Amino acid sequence: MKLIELLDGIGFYQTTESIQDIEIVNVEMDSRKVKSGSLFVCIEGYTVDGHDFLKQAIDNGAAAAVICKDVDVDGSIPLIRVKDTGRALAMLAAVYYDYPTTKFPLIGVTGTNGKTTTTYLLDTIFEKQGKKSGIIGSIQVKIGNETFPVANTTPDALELNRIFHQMQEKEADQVIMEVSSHALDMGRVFGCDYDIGIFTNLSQDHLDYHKDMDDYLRAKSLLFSGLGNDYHQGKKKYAIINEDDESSDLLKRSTAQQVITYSCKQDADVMAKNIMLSPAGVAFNLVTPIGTTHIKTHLIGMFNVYNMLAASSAAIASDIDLEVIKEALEDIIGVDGRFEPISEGQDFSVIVDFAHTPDSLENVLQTSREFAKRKVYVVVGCGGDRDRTKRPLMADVAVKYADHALFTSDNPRTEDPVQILDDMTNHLSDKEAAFEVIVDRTEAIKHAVELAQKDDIILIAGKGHETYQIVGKTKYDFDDRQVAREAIKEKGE
Ligand SMILES: CC(=O)N[C@H]1[C@@H](OP(=O)(O)OP(=O)(O)OC[C@H]2O[C@@H](n3ccc(=O)[nH]c3=O)[C@H](O)[C@@H]2O)O[C@H](CO)[C@@H](O)[C@@H]1O[C@H](C)C(=O)N[C@@H](C)C(=O)N[C@H](CCC(=O)O)C(=O)O
Ligand SMILES: Nc1ncnc2c1ncn2[C@@H]1O[C@H](COP(=O)(O)OP(=O)(O)OP(=O)(O)O)[C@@H](O)[C@H]1O
Ligand SMILES: N[C@H](CCC[C@H](N)C(=O)O)C(=O)O
Ligand SMILES: [Mg+2]
Repeated sequence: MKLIELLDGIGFYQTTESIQDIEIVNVEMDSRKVKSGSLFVCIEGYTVDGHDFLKQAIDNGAAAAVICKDVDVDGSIPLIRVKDTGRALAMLAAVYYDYPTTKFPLIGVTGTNGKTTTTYLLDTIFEKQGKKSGIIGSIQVKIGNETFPVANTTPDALELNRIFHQMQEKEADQVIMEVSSHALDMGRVFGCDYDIGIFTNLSQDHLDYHKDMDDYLRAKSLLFSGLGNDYHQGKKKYAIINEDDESSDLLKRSTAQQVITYSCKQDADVMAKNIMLSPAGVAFNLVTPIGTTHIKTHLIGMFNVYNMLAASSAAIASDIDLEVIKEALEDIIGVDGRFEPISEGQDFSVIVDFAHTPDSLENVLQTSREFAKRKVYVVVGCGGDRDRTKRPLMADVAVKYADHALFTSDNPRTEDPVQILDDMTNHLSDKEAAFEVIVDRTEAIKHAVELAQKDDIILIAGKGHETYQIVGKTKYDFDDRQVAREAIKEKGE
């Protein structure tokens, strides 16, 4: 491909050399992957700066490079200067793969909690309709029944466009993806042509990255302000917004497209009425512009009613009948690692869940509390190299709702696990809170299982589907579900 054609996607750029005849074989953001004829894009990262690897990229054969600041290398290849290499990369990747997101309906889900769950609910609804979805998110990349591992909830622009291209080749009928606030802010999804944007909710998380909650919300709003206007091509675009969330007003105002609201509490386009919560699942009347139907599901908790409303709204906007939506939602047993029961025939309940924010922990603990016949135990920690300010808040929620909290490690990464636990619990020490600190997660889970008696509930929160524990920079095998099963079996022996 000609460099000049690729650069067409960027719009405004500066270069001092003639680039008319340069051929590009691929686009790379990592100097180590550059080969003869690559276009190298220098990205300022959090650990290192891609501009510092320009020399290596040139040595490896780069035909040209995209930069956003002065570099000190001899000008042996053309340098293309842009304002923001992150966003330029996203456009270059889109052009390289021939604008994949214009070739299938694209649904983006953003919000603090419920993104993964909503994408899987939608996947099931589309499957019932006989359609094959591509899914991109925290658990994996999935195309029909094929799955691939991922490093980020929303991959970098290069990887993302490669995945889109693969989904197109494998004939996915639509793509449903989680859009993290990091991705929106860093421009990983810049240029993606979303047909539907879904907002689940906003509560505290990621304040290590975002300056404050307003900045976090501003990042989320980019999904809705970025919904392009393709009416001339007969394409309809929708912003699907949780009316019951405090941020809904701002998000509704940030889009020029049609808004569909959903709510459990007030008038909205899509509503849940007569909600019945039980340990076997929630039931409600789904009230929509295309009719009303009763839905009796296996999913637990009020928060899942919201996820089902979000998914149903997007399904209706995608012209799916209510009957299909009902059948799909009633079929779903659960989502991997989300309120997942672990049963080895014991007389107490063990639930593994991915709650890793104060709000999600409160939701699942409140739900466990409502159904508990006896005591509720929680095993929980906070991730290292992540928002430190959520640590005491999560501990507060744990001791408020559980009879006994066991604070432990959850991916300490490069931080000292003991320091993370201190951050969680220092303020609790003087209060009369029932908690223990057990740094080793296996030991903490085992201890909870030993303590539990008939009809108690143990909630193991924070890691859900994860099959690892990251200590330092090493990823060790670790699965809460497996550890819990072994502990239950040991107790029974
Ligand atoms: C803070 C952050 O988001 N970091 C992301 C970022 O890493 P980084 O900034 O450390 O990159 P870097 O290693 O400094 O490299 C900078 C540039 O130099 C290049 N380089 C580097 C070395 C070299 O020898 N040559 C070279 O060219 C790199 O290829 C890169 O282009 O770019 C990487 C590649 O795209 C990401 O994987 C990485 O995500 C890390 C792993 C991460 O943990 N991110 C979290 C915070 C995140 O993004 N989370 C959200 C979801 C949150 C949620 O759902 O709640 C997500 O979407 O995953
Ligand atoms: N709508 C919701 N509101 C609040 N909490 C929720 C909601 N849905 C799920 N949860 C809780 O949040 C946890 C994470 O849910 P899910 O994985 O669907 O969210 P996510 O937004 O994809 O998270 P992440 O930011 O890690 O990708 C669940 O295990 C559950 O405890
Ligand atoms: N997407 C979230 C997942 C957090 C999961 C939790 N187990 C942790 O490691 O903090 C993040 O990267 O912040
Ligand atoms: Mg997720």
